[in-house]
Amino acid sequence: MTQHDTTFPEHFLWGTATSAYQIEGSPLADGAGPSIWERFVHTPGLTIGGDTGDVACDHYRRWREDVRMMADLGLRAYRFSVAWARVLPEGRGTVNTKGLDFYSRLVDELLAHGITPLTTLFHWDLPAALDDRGGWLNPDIAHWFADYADVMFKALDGRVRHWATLNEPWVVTDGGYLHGALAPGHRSLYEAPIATHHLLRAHGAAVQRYRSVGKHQIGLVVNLEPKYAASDSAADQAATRRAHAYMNGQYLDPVFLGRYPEEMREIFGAAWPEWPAADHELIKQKLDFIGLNYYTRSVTRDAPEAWPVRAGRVIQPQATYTETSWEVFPQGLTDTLAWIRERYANPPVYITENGAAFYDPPVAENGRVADALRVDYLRKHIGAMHAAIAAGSDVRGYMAWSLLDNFEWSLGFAKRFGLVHINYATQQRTPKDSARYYSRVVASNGAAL
Ligand SMILES: N#[N+]C[C@@H]1[C@@H](O)[C@H](O)[C@@H](O)[C@@H]2O[C@H]12
Repeated sequence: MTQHDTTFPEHFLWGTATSAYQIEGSPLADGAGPSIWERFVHTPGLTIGGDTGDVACDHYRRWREDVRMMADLGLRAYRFSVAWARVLPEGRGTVNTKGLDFYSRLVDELLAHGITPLTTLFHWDLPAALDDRGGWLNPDIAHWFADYADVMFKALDGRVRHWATLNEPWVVTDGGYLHGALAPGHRSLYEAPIATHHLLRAHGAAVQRYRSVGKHQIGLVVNLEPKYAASDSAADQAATRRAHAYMNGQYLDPVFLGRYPEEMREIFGAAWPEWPAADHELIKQKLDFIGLNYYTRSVTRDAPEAWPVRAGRVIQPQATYTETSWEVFPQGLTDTLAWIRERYANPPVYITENGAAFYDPPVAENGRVADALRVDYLRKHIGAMHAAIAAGSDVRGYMAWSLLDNFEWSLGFAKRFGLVHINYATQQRTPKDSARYYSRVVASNGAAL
């Protein structure tokens, strides 16, 4: 790979990503059980504008149209998640065959169009029936999750050859159990470490199960955000170490190194439990890849008021920011891939999410959506990924977030991340300029960057 060559390795997997609750709609159709997000969004005041995933992008009914659109765009891969409660309405026990059939048909349609499926087993929509039994706070969830994973492995493995256990366990814990902004909306210093640990035990149990029934690849999807100290002061340096441990090392160190970062006890104090060695053995299952979701970085300062990590983000006046107030910082992707390469012995990585919400212009009369900021974001981040590959990172694919504008959790439909515009009143899909640009990048395997 020469210095100015921007083509990517042969068979590099170019695609897009979505998640079940954010695009499917029909959350209770065909025998599906409710998830914690079904409950959360129907609790007044918890999502902007009272938005819900009741309809979302209506993908549960328009999935054939959406697969055809992916094929028309020349996409080669598609990362989607399975709604656990569609397949197991009670989270465990009796399988809902209609729910399982939806995903089986989706995979067959993808394969028929030459699109490789990458399947995430848990993307935040925990079955409500399991939350009623403690959810991620109940240690039994490790085998509940492994049993659910077993159902999916036996049904789809072979057609699906890239599995991910969890999506962004940090967000599940930080949003759902510490700060409460996401389902199930808890606010507890004591619950957060327990949820983290049980998420990782469940991940390990599912990977262990896969090794006995599966024949292909399985990994974990994490959101990593590089932390850069705002100054050389001891206080800012210490805050940056805490923030890095809390958001980045807290999930990958247990999986690859068999231990949590030492900063965790400093952050949580007496709320940080000691876990048995057997748990660490369960968590530390060998993975086939890391799924990396990269969005932004944080320039970090000491912030005693920012409980419990005591680290704050310093706004960069000259930078571009997205609609979710994230700094556009492509170099952070290169740096994060280098950190993975060096700390965890260069494991295979798929970029499982990368993208941005910008204020998009409306669909013009000629059918265009001129989302120039998103085109620029993609170009710079794909270039940053290429720089990491040139430096030796084993990156094997890139999934742009997201295929469609979709339900952005507690932010509702206010933030648009899609390469394809959704008119929520009519469900009309309109590929944006960024979709056309990405098509050219995919067709040229990166040469048209
Ligand atoms: N916010 N934001 C966009 C995107 C979210 O929509 C995904 O569901 C998550 O996996 C990850 O947080 C990233």
